[in-house]
Amino acid sequence: MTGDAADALTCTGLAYAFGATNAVDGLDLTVRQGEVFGLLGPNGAGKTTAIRCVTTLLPVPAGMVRVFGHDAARDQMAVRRLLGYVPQQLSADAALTGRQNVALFARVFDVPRRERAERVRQALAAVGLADAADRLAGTYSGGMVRRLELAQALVSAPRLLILDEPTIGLDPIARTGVWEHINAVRAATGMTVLVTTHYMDEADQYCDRVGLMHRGRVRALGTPAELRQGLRERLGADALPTLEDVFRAVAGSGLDEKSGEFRDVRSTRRTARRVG
Ligand SMILES: Nc1ncnc2c1ncn2[C@@H]1O[C@H](COP(=O)(O)OP(=O)(O)OP(=O)(O)O)[C@@H](O)[C@H]1O
Repeated sequence: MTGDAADALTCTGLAYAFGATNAVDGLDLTVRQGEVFGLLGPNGAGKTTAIRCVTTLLPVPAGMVRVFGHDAARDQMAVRRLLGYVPQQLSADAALTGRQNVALFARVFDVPRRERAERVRQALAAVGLADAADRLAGTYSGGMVRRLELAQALVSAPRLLILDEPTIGLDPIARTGVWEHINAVRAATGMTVLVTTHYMDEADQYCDRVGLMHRGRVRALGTPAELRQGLRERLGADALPTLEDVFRAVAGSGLDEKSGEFRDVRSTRRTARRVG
């Protein structure tokens, strides 16, 4: 094992292309142990592709990815054992109860048989689904489905939890609920959380540090306050820039209308469709 195992994740010069499209184009990124890190960017910035390389669902054709020091290209199984992953696509089965859904993940992730029932119970309780555990997931609201998926990822006690757009398509109250549970779990376990989002306001409120990703690369990195302050110093003391202003300043004219839409209407789809 090489690399800095003190960091949860290090990407160095990561690149991934779909044909002529350089989806990830020299990504440098470090996520420290125990932090909630937000990878921000508009549609098409390359967030999901980068996450898929980190989770070993895609290969690492160029550059380096290390998870707690393990090389994702060479030691896939070690990396997978350390990760919990909630993809954008629905992973809950509408025809099973919440408890059955989480139990399925406990089996797949080899949670010892004797511990399974208790670990499933704990995971459901951690996301506020104890009372709804024995209802069919098909009867859950969008926010409950998202929290169920969080429980599925938590049952294997990952050291790095990766969430791809965890609040997309949810109403503001459900979004707050998801974030509160993410933070409660982080506080209780000390696990590291990497989250992608294009809701800049959420990242500002809930992430310790953020990386602003545009056209395959992180263009600015820091705490939300540092990034806002940096732009404020450029604009003048009277300015009160938001994280979205910072992003626009960083992306500049490269942020065209097609790729610059932060709020993705089409994405309201998935939660409703998957378990509807
Ligand atoms: N399977 C694929 N085949 C071809 N091109 C792809 C594929 N997946 C992604 N791309 C392209 O790669 C680029 C990065 O896409 P990616 O999904 O990683 O971005 P993103 O930041 O996650 O955006 P979104 O929030 O819309 O998912 C985009 O130009 C996209 O069209």
